[in-house]
Amino acid sequence: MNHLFTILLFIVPMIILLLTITKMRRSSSKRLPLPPGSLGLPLIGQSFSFFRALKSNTAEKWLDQRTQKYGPISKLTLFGYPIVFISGQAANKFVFTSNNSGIMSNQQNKPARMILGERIMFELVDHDHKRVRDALMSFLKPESLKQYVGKMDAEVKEHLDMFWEGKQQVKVLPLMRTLTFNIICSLLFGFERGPKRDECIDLFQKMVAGFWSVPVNLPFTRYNRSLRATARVRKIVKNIILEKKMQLEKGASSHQDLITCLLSIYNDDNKELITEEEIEDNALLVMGGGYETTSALLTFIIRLLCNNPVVHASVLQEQEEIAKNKPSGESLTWEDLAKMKYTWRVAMETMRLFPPIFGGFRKALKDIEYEGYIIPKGWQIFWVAYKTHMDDSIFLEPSKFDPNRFENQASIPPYSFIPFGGVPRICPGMEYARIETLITIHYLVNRFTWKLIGEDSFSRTLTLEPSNGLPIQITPRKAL
Ligand code: HEM
Repeated sequence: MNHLFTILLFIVPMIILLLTITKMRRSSSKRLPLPPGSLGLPLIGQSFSFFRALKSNTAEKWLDQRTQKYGPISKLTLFGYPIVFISGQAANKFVFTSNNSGIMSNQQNKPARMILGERIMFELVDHDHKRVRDALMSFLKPESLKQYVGKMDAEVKEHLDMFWEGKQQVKVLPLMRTLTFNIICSLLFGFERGPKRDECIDLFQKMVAGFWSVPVNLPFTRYNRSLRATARVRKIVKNIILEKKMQLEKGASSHQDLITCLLSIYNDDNKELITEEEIEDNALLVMGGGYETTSALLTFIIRLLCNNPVVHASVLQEQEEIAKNKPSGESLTWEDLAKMKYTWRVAMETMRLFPPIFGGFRKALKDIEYEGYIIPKGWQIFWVAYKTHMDDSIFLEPSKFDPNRFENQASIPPYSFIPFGGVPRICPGMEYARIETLITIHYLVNRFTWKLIGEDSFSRTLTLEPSNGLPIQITPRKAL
């Protein structure tokens, strides 16, 4: 009895103390204000004005004006959601690492979710996210991608023979989109050239156009067109999965492409690690993720090489040296790619100045306290890449195109160079994008010289779009 009395004497006051502290914490977070700024009209808010800024390539200026007016954290409404805009190195770290602590999710807007499905990696959290990501990485990790360098090399050479050779003028962006789409089809889906693949590119472009559309499903809306195209793309992907499954059952290798690789991964209980529905949704995500981003990067490298003859000369020197030491017609190898250090610095500097993805959104899963403000549960958090990319305390003379600043990458503080996002959701296609970019630039600079013709402006939609697709005049150098 005495014993019980002693326990109660200690435990009851402890419980009361803990409850009081929790209540104080809750009420103090309730007292925290919302970030400054106006939410504008319900649902619409500042969407039109921001969209106009993206289209006219003044989104950075638009956001800088907000920061000058309200400070480094402010609230607004974009695309139907209340949003908190935060930026800077600490904000990037907060956004990227919060995914792991269960306070933010990567949930996409309604159109993207309806098009890509509920089982894409963006939507998944914790264990499920890791499971699907690990499965995808088993194909996208460098040790695995190594064996596909020859296949990518063949696609690039075939593309240049078909669409560049014998031409005097080309439009870069549409061609780079065709190239990146064909490489995705071949490497990731084992979907070889032919009329079925050509039909797919048109459907796919309609599907992607719906990602940032207004979700009004009426005939002739962009969203409706996208949903209809998605249904047909899904049918094609389903058939590919079925075909690959049958091939595997007949003993085919599991190293043919991403789909066969995903179908062949089993967990410790000998069950498939990732379901067929998950493969289907994530195949669409990878198609979307790997298409506009890499084609925008390649287009902007071509544009910047035009405007910077000294950098172009250094890239050419590096690539000529590699070509010189190879028998004519032989494919590039993994070892050749390792020698393309300067060319990759050019790509990184291009992404610093022109990140293919402007930024992204996270969703608050609970009320979040940040820098003295409250970000309410359900609101979106908006991060952007340009803010640290153009910070002169991190990158000296930030407007200058200077690939050499990436010579010593260790000097760049973490969470400040973020074209691929940040850990743990950092882009899993990084290495794939690196290989594709290096191979393409190798053949382009060795086979052609080019100069810009027409207007040199661009706008932003989902990624970057030079006006009129970036028309250039090309002259052949020599056949490799
Ligand atoms: C220059 C090319 C590319 C750029 C700039 C880029 C950029 C990005 C960015 C900014 C994110 C969001 C990261 C975050 O929210 O923290 C992302 C995610 C993702 N990217 Fe890429 N990407 C590129 C190429 C690719 C390629 C080639 C693929 C596939 C082969 C790919 C597949 C994905 C996937 C699946 C995700 C979702 C990751 C997750 O939620 O865990 N990307 N990418």
